[in-house]
Amino acid sequence: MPSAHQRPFEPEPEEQFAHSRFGQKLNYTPTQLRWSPFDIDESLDWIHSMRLLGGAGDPATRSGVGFFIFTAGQSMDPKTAYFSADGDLLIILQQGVLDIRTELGHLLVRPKEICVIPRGIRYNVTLPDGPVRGYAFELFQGNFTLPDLGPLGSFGLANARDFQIPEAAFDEDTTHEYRIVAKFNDRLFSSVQDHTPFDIVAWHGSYYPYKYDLGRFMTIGSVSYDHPDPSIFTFLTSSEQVFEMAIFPPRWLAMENTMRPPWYHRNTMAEYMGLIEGEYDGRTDGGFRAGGASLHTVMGAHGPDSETHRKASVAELHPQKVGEGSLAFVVETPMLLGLSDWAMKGCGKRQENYNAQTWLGLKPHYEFPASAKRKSTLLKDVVDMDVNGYHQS
Ligand SMILES: O=C(O)Cc1cc(O)ccc1O
Ligand SMILES: [Fe+2]
Repeated sequence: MPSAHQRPFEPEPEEQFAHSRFGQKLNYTPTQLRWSPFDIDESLDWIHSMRLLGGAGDPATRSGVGFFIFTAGQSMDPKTAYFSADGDLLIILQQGVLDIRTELGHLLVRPKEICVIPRGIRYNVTLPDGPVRGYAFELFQGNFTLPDLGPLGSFGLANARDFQIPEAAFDEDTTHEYRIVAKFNDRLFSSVQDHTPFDIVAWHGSYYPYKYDLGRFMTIGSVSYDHPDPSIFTFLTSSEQVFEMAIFPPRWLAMENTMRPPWYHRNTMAEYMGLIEGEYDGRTDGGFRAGGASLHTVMGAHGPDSETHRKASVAELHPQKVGEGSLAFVVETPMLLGLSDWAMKGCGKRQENYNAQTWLGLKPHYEFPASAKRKSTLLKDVVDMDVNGYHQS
């Protein structure tokens, strides 16, 4: 049956999704922020568990992106299907398993897999393995795409061949009554129809949901010296430069004369990080935990916590595998992210002392020799280059 065979949509009671409303007044701060793992609410299903953490833009004008956290404990009613007209949804699963039945077929999303549901595709989510938690990003503008590989050539990073798409699957009994819930301009609506939406017997084209196992990522790195920008780890980007995501999988670091953790930096992009499992090698103070998050906003200064920096400064440099048993990601957007009241307060997970605990322990690292006059470069500890361009300390 065509989807058009349905009754008019009616607004859902507002209180059911007020927490996920993008239209609420958002909060802006240049301060570095971090959240402890978000609590799982076992009473909620997929639709109602989406909490808005923050975002930029507006679905009505198709600009920007919404950042969400989901923590659900209930399968959706089997006679309900959900879709969002607001954007494409990228789901980064952190805990549990999602059995997603889409109009175009089934996707079973397991730990360390991610999934994208395009705008408008109807789906139902069941939880075969208990409660789930994760990060979701709704792109109001453009679509998620693979990055151009530039000098890498024809393959590397996330390879197109490793993305999986569903096969058509359909209900044989088509006469059930179904409730269709729509997210439309930041509000929920529902409609009733007397036939299943899962009645597609075959499909073709290029507009489909897909999933990807992050374990298949081919990680690239420096094999000489220096710490490259993590854009070399880009997993997905977006067609209109609103969103980019990189992952930090287990990898070898073998660069010479190079401190291993990230440099201290400020970024023209906001950096939002999440942790799927283990410990992120760039922040080992114990406060960045699986199921939590951090935000270093546009021009927000950050880098390793003081203890990670201290240890790395005296560590012997030899080829070293980092991130074993760990998977972190960073999402970058050039937009100024506004944060929901839930993110700032309601979730109860914001670490109020993040900044102090992480960086106020840093000490000046170089001593200015009394003999060195201000006019000259530091004579001690200076990094110089010889004629062949190799770094020497
Ligand atoms: O801030 C972060 O931890 C992410 C990050 C990692 C890295 O190796 C270099 C830059 C960067 O922003
Ligand atoms: Fe960073």
